[in-house]
Amino acid sequence: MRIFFACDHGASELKQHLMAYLAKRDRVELVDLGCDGTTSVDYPDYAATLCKAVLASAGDRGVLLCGTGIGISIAANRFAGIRAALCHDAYTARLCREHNDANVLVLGGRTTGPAVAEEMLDLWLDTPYAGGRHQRRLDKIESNAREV
Ligand SMILES: O=C(CO)[C@H](O)[C@H](O)[C@H](O)COP(=O)(O)O
Repeated sequence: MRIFFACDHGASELKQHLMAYLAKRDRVELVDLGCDGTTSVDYPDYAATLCKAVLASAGDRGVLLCGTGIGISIAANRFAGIRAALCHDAYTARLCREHNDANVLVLGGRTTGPAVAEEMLDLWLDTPYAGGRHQRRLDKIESNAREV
């Protein structure tokens, strides 16, 4: 599986931390789509680049970060087929996989510390989607998105 990473200037330090943390994991290829450093950029640009990359190949996933995670998750969820989940703790990171099949994890560089972010990343990678009743709801989300 490829895991794409992208962020704005509010979270490049946390993005680098998490990419270094995941480097020891087997069977994942990490791809950094920027940005680097603290020069101000616009998070919708990074959301768009990452979402297009995730949608281009089945099974690939993405991690998006901005200061709060809010703006970049709003931007990502405008792309049909993207299920981006802004998570703050282990519970939401586990449930966004089990119930929502989230293919993009969103974190806030100014709201989330590195240890909690590592725990959430592991849960998001290791928790399978439960399917069943949840698939009916995901199908409705996709059909709503394609209607507008
Ligand atoms: O948190 C964010 C959006 O929800 C982004 O990180 C923005 O950068 C945030 O709005 C802060 O912007 P600023 O230009 O660094 O003040």
